Amino acid sequence: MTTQHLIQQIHQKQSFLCVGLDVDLTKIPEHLLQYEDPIFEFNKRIIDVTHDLAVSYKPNTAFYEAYGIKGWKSLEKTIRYINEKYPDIFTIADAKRGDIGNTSSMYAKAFLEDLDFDSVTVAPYMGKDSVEPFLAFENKHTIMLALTSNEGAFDFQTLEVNGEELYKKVIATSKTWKNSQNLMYVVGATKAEYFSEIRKIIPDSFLLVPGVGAQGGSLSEVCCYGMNTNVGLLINSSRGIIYAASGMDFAEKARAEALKIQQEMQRILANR
Ligand SMILES: O=c1ccn([C@@H]2O[C@H](COP(=O)(O)O)[C@@H](O)[C@H]2O)c(=O)[nH]1
Repeated sequence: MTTQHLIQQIHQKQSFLCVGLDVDLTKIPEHLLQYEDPIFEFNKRIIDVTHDLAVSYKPNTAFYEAYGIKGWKSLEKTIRYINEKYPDIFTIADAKRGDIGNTSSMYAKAFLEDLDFDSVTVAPYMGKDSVEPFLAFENKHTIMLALTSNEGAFDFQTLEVNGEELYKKVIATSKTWKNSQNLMYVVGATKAEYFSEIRKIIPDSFLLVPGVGAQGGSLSEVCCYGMNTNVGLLINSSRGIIYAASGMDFAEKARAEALKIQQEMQRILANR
């Protein structure tokens, strides 16, 4: 999917919500466990009730890999379902990959070609040759960890290196890489006060913003400091939406949570 198409979807739906599909079998409603593939059944229902409120879905691959080959099949079925039934939705494989060049090429092929996600998250620690193989895919996007939502972000990412914070150096350097126009960046909602500085380096890029909902980040603060003329934000909430309830009404409750966020987004878009 092109960035233009994503922007058009945001305006059409008045939403820049990304629903995180982080499925944990110990948390999904009990009645779904009788199905052959409870993870897919759960995802299908969540997707069907939120697709008009969200522009993106983000399965975190850890939640599928944890269940071995069955989990991988659930991931495959989920992405095929979204691509076939809701082709206008921007899909993110939250896999946080990155390795020496030839290995990164295989990761990129797995997520962007075989599974056909629109984007994949990568960790930049191994540098240029570990990220560039992902950037080679046309109309696909590589979402690089910039400043993460967790407490551990302060261990390395904000350290000063030659008078500059490391995360800033990483973002600025990434702009010099081949096909850097295919980059987006992860910035945690819990770090709202950093968005203005980040926007000075990458004013036009899309930012994937996890950390609202269960992690306590503020949607309005993120928008205040991080929104650009094209909106430029995908705000993710996983547990806050998909585990809003655990009974027979789980899908209805998940929709209600997604609707609350979408309505706040609509207000923000109207007032900017
Ligand atoms: O900095 C980061 C990068 C990725 N994540 C991922 O996003 C979701 C957040 O889930 P919630 O349930 O809404 O907290 C999850 O998949 C994380 O692994 C992040 O939280 N922070």
